[in-house]
Amino acid sequence: MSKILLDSADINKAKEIAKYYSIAGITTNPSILSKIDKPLEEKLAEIKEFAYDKYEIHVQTTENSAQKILEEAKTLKAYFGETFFIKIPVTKEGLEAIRLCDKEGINVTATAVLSAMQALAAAKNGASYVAPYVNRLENIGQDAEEVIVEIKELLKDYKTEILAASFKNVKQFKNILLCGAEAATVAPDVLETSIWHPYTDKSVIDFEKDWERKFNSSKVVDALK
Ligand SMILES: O=C(CO)[C@@H](O)[C@H](O)[C@H](O)[C@H](O)COP(=O)(O)O
Repeated sequence: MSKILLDSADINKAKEIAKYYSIAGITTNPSILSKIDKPLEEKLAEIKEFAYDKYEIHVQTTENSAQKILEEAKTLKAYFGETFFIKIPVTKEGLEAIRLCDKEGINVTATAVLSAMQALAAAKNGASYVAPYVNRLENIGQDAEEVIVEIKELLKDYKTEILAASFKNVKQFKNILLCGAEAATVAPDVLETSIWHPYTDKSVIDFEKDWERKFNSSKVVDALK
């Protein structure tokens, strides 16, 4: 079963989408949070109010050293609760932090993953998810689908799942899920586009026209009254 998350801090949009699409959570990163139009504490409270105990909440560390990442992760987990995941980039310090956080029972998403070997290192240290960056891989001429298949193979004996990230279009989104990623996080516009089809819209309009021509404004249940 594919888990789909929203890669966004736009909580109004998330609420709107969650009404019709079964999302598993939300992910943010420092670049996403740098674009918010309100104080950070308000945004964090908004995320918490929306997602607490209901959706996964993935927030990236803003620290660089393993000990500081662990302290930050503890504080964020105390705030966001059990569905919180600390996102930690796969660097040497990050890998050490992943191990420390896992030992403390803090869920980790190893992020900024650009190779299968990085994913393996994160899995060995206890990451719950690894987040390969699909579009960024393609931007530098790499085959993102191949990387996902490699990660899948290397991680087959680990509890770690693939949470693919960095999508710019629906083709990437669909193909990465077909390659076996257990989860994907996408921006609202990519998610919305993924369920849109012009011929569906045209079909609905045609049905309405045919009905109206024959039955005017009456509804199908009116025939049962
Ligand atoms: O890493 C995760 C989830 O773990 C995402 O939030 C991730 O940071 C973002 O998808 C990417 O940074 C966005 O990449 P891009 O669209 O800027 O290429």
